[in-house]
Amino acid sequence: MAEQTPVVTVRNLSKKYCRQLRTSLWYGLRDIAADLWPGPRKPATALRRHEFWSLQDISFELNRGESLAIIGDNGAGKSTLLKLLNGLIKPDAGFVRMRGRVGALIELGVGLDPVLSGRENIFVRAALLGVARAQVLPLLPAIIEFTGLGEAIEMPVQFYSSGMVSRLAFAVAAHLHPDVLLVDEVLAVGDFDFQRKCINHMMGYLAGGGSIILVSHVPHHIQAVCQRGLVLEKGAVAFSGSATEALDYYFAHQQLAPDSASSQAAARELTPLQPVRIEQLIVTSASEQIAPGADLTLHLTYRALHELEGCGWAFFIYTNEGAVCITSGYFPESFSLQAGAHTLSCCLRRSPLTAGEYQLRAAIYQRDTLQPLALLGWEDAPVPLRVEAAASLEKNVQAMVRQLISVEIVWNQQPL
Ligand SMILES: Nc1ncnc2c1ncn2[C@@H]1O[C@H](COP(=O)(O)OP(=O)(O)OP(=O)(O)O)[C@@H](O)[C@H]1O
Repeated sequence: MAEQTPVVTVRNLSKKYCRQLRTSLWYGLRDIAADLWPGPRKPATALRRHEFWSLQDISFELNRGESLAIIGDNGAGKSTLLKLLNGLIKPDAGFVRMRGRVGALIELGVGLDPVLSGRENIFVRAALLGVARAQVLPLLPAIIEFTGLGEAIEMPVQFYSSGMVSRLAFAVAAHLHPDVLLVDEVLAVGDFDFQRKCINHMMGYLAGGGSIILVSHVPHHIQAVCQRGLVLEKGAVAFSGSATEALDYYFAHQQLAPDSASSQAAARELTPLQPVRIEQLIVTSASEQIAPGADLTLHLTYRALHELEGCGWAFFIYTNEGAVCITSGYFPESFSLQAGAHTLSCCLRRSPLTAGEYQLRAAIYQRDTLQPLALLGWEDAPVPLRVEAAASLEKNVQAMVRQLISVEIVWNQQPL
């Protein structure tokens, strides 16, 4: 079988920046002069005073139909990488080769004319992607429909919120069918409904042979869209593997800054956009040590800003190696989350878990869309669960046999 030609090839890509504006302007002038009068000069890979590597020695390839997540802390170099891929900035070393048309959703406001309406700016954005007005005209109704902006499409974009700009930009890029789509945190400013629409669209686009490079801090967006993940640390590749492995690597290596307590507290404030959070998940059994075959009760405590109808919740039990052992969800029509703090519980009668170490994750979802409203164990550490070996071999064997039959689960909700 013939080998696929990658749509994106990145080799030893490096980009340096200067911390001081005046020095950087001076270096710029010297570089222009050196280009005009060639002679001995420092190699581009050497750092001058006040310079640092924003991105260093990055190599990867992406084939048609593949999707890659770029994961990393603030300042790790993710946006720099996307700008290099899109040709907005030039590398200091290495190269990027892109095949086909590139659709980029980065620096969304850039290139929009603030006094023109959303409708007129559709043509502006399409032009930035290299698509002529005549080609856009037949797609206009579908693009406007996808934005969901209604009458606001006739309003000047200077009055748009960041979410509205993101809707406009995504709708245009989505309908022009680029070969590679570069997406930088666009979904973070859209509401849940629009995020779901974008995720669905990206999944369809991948299935149709498109390729995506997605920068996101949202684990379930990454897991929904991306097959592969690249973790950047201080401009260098720290990990490359499947998207799930990359997320696990990233969260396992994330260091909380000493002053992060206040920012965590702020992040934990409930807002209309994030009206519920999972406070804790604990597992109990009749005895202190959890034995194979014991009845287990999972207690999930949540806090909600107001009553939330149309929800459900689910738990996931994995081995430490990441294999799913038990997962189940509770999504009855009548179920709703109550305002304030409450505990949901779920009893696993005669648990089929054999002796060993496990990890628990939980999620509260919107029932119809399965859009996660709150997660525990993805962005933060999963809850560890240890099942001790039973005293007798016979009980261990009984537990192993039970793994083959379905486990009985009883669900419940109580106020705290
Ligand atoms: N034009 C510039 N001049 C100087 N430094 C820059 C410039 N652009 C980016 N940097 C620096 O390069 C580093 C990487 O920035 P980049 O924006 O790529 O990070 P990021 O991973 O996208 O971060 P975030 O998650 O906050 O968006 C940072 O230290 C940033 O300050």
